[in-house]
Amino acid sequence: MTARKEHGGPLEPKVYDGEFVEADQSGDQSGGRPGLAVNGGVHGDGVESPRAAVRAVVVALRVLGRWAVNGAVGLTGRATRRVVSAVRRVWRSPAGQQARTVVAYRVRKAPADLARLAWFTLRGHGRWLGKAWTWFTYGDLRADARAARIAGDREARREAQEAIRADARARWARLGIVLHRSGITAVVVLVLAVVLWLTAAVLDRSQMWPWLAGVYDTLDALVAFVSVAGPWLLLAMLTGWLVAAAFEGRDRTPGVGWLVRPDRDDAGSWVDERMISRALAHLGITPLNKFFKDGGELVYTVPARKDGDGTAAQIRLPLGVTADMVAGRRSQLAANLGRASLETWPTKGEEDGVLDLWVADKGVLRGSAGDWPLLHDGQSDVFEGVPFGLTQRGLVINAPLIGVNWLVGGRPGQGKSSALRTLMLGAALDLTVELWAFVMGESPDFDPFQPRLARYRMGADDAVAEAATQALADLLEEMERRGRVLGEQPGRPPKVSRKLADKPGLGLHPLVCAIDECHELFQHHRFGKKAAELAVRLIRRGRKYGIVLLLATQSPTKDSIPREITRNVSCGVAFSVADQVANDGLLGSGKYAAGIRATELRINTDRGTCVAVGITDETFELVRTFYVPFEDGTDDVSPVIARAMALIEDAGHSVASSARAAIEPAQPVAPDHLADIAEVMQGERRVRTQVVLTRLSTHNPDHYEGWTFRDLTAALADHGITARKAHGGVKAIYAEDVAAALARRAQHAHRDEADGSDAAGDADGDQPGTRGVLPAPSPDQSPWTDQQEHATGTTGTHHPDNRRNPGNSGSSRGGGGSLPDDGTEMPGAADDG
Ligand SMILES: Nc1ncnc2c1ncn2[C@@H]1O[C@H](COP(=O)(O)OP(=O)(O)OP(=O)(O)O)[C@@H](O)[C@H]1O
Repeated sequence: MTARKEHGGPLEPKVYDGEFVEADQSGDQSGGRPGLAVNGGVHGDGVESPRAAVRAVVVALRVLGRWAVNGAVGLTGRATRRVVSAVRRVWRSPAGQQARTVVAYRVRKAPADLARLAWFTLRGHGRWLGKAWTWFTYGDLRADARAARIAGDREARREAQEAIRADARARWARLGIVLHRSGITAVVVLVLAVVLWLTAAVLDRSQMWPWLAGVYDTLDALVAFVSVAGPWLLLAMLTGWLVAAAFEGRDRTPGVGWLVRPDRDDAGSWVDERMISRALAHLGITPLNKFFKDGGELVYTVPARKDGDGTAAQIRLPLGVTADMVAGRRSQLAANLGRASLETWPTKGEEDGVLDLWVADKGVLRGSAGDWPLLHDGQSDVFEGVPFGLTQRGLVINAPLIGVNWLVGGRPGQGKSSALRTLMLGAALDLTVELWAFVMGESPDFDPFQPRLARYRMGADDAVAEAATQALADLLEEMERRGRVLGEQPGRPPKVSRKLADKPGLGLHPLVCAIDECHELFQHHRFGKKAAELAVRLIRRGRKYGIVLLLATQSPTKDSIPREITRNVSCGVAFSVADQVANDGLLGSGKYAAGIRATELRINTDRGTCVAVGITDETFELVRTFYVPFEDGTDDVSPVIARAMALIEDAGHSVASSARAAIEPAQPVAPDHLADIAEVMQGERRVRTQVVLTRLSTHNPDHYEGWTFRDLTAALADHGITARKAHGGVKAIYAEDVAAALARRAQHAHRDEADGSDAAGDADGDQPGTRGVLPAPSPDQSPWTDQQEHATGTTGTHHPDNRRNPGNSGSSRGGGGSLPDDGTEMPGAADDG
């Protein structure tokens, strides 16, 4: 094959037999002859000599090399540009910026990190020493023996001591074997070393057997390797040692996994013991901190487990820590657990040192409770409870009504009246219940109930306060009557039961009286005192007789609600309240300290949610109450009342609703002379009778205006007091006499109550409600079913004389009247009928 020279520039490629090479830049590297390329080094046509062929190959290789270099440089340039632009893009991206920030932060923190690592290393050595000491001294076994001795467990102590002895024997035996083997190994190695040394001293390596020379060569190589790699090996071992020490001395407080990985799907609901321990370790409670610092681990008497819409755990706290202390740091605990305060409930368990913790799933408490279960269908049985709301665990609460009294409170507009209404609606759907309602202000909250109410007064005027006070007096009288009726029943039952309530003629049906804004009543300048006194007596004793008082107030202070009421109500409900005083006023003293706090409820945000005590067996419940609207043109209350009325009519009773609206005007309540005199004494030791008279007429002009000395003397004589002569011969009333009379009267009242209780036998105590039961729309054991069994078709008592129950005037209705059945005329009945 002949190579043909092509025309073209010096770098123009030339094609040789299908291959191409680039021309040499000199144009002619072959001495003026055309450049040659060899195809596979085979001589072709025109190849003059092997030298020329070699030259041609060299030229070809040079050309190829240059071409490759030029190409590579071009490529490298492009690649470099691409890499640089990619790096720039990454550098400027948000991720890059974040990475730079993190790196800068870590660099800034490096000194602190190094110090921390150094501390870990130091502490690691300390822990190793501790472990070694424990191992040498059998510390763990000795601790077991000590614990057994303290516990008085001789068997366990003996076992621990035997274990120490056996362990010591085994350890010495093991040590003997190890020493023995090490000795033998050392002797063998020593003998071998001496023999090798002697041999090397006597013989030249060239004279040795080849295998022996091989041994010496291997040894030499080993020595050379160790002398080179030895320092590095030492360094690696030292580093390993330090890393191990730092690891041993690391911080052992448990970590919050989801804080490290906040993108976990279940971060909202996942709470485990590690997280709880970690959260508790950072509350700033000194004994708890020390406990964790010393490597303590908390004992979970109930491990963290799913409980309704949250997680519950029970923890035995270490020495020096009480549940109250943890409850006091609730907001820190909530923050440490990544929850709102409202979602975190640390409370006292069975003992002060036991913490009951319930943590809601994130955000679940924000939802509403849903529709009231009896909204469209069904009846209720107040002896079983009425649906009130959902617990924090998402279960329906059947709130108790019989055997209890309620005090509902909270800041304005947080859901008190609505909650009261829900309870009353539940009661209204029990056909045997008689309902009374008093609203101490201009609020139409209970207007739709009117057809179902036996007594209803609403307004801010004195007449309503008077009617409410009269109602309380009537209830008290009714209570006495019921006590007598119960006492006459076979077996003298201690309290009203469903069966007794259904018995016609006895008049023992449930009677529920609601007073909204009750502080207005108890603070009323004329009727307040009397109303308070009556309410206290009712609350103390009425529960046995099926008489239930439901009180709602914005202001649960000691000035607005008598102490004895807050002390004696069994069901306390607190919507959002401002402070500890209001909290404990509603829920009972000590509740705030124990972590049961309605102060955590946010005003408006948590409207409709309350903290309740006494409504279930639990220490407290966080309740999202059911809401049956009656506002802004929405009225879901009236249909329920209409249904209740239809049920009553279907049961064969006629209810004259027109009669309900005309509630009888109440009789004026007789003032309490002794209490009024005590009040106008104004804390002075003695007050002249003339001054007392003047003050009395200012205090209650309606009653005392026109009172003379004779009236005053008579009133005093009723209570065994005589005005005494003071200095100057003027007559005065002495504070000590009044106080003694008050004490005498209180004593009598207590004795009467005790007698009354004995007459009726001992009650079984309050009945808490139930949880977790969604009432069936038509309860299996509805009162109606029971009533069918009693064959009369009536619920409660039929009162032939309706004058005795003005609320029922002109009609006979389910539930009957509640006024005395024994011939005593109720004061309020005078104008009726
Ligand atoms: N359980 C609930 N769920 C949702 N909203 C509710 C609930 N209870 C009450 N509300 C809302 O709160 C408003 C105020 O309720 P309510 O009248 O019962 O409060 P209150 O505490 O009685 O107020 P006040 O002290 O002024 O009488 C209602 O009109 C209603 O919109």
